[in-house]
Order: sequence, then C-alpha cells, then structure tokens
Amino acid sequence: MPEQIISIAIVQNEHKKLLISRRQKDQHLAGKWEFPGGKVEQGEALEVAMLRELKEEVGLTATKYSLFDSLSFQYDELHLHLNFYLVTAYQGEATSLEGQQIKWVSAAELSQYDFPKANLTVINKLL
Ligand SMILES: Nc1nc2c([nH]c(=O)n2[C@@H]2O[C@H](COP(=O)(O)OP(=O)(O)OP(=O)(O)O)[C@@H](O)[C@H]2O)c(=O)[nH]1
Ligand SMILES: [Mg+2]
Repeated sequence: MPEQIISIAIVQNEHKKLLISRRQKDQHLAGKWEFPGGKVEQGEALEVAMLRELKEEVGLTATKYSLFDSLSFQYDELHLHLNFYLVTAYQGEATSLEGQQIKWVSAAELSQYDFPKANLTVINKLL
C-alpha cells in the first residue's frame, strides 16, 4: 500500500476568507476542492514542503503560520499522512499557477464545496 506524507496550507486573508483550489482532471480525487498543498519530498521538512507547494500552486509566500492539524487517512488505494497549516499572513496575490480554479470562501461556505473525505474533520475545526 503506497503511503504519502502531505503538507497543506489553509490560507486565511484579512476578511477571514480561506483559499480553496480545485483538483484537476488528471489528479487523484479529480474535481474535488482542496486547500493548496502536496507531497513532502524526501528529506524535506513538513513546513518547508507547505511553503514550497503554496508558492508553486498559487504564488503566495506564507510569513505567519502554525500547524493546525495532523491526521492519517486511508483512501482505497492510498494511505496519507496529512499536515494542515493555518497561514494567517502572507505576501503576494493568489494566482492560479497550474490552471486550476481558485476561490476565497468563508469557513461557513466550505460545506457547499465537495472536499476529499480526509478534510472533513479539519473543516469542522475551522467553523
Ligand atoms: N493539496 C491537497 N491534497 C489533499 C487535500 N486533501 C486530501 O485528501 N488531499 C490528498 O493529498 C494528496 C496531495 O497530493 P497532491 O496531488 O496535491 O500532490 P502534489 O501537489 O505534490 O502534486 P503532483 O503529484 O501533481 O505534483 C492527494 O492524494 C490528494 O488527493 C487537500 O486539502 N489539499
Ligand atoms: Mg497539490
């Protein structure tokens, strides 16, 4: 069973809106909404991976952040270890750098979007 370590950024702007992004056709869980993030590389620190993915996917540089939640989740074909960081200050403008849809939404609006199952406990903690 493949296992992956993932680092994820939950970015909150000055209006308390959160940045979400839509997974593309060729990706695992295609079409689901997510928070920007991705696989931790060999030897990479968890927060360094979060910073790198946030920059690569939406062009933001996080300047203030803390670990919000860590959990393991078993999908049929994949075992994931997910590390969610809450980013409360950053530099740059959110931009779709990989052709994905991106949106700023309130925590209350998150339930209107189809997220991966692994995100449900985290979304509840954000409310
Ligand atoms: N980024 C992100 N991934 C999530 C979330 N929830 C969740 O279950 N995942 C899963 O965690 C894994 C993240 O890997 P990813 O596909 O984003 O990895 P990556 O950015 O390195 O992509 P790449 O392999 O296309 O370069 C996927 O299997 C994805 O389905 C989430 O909120 N954000
Ligand atoms: Mg990704």
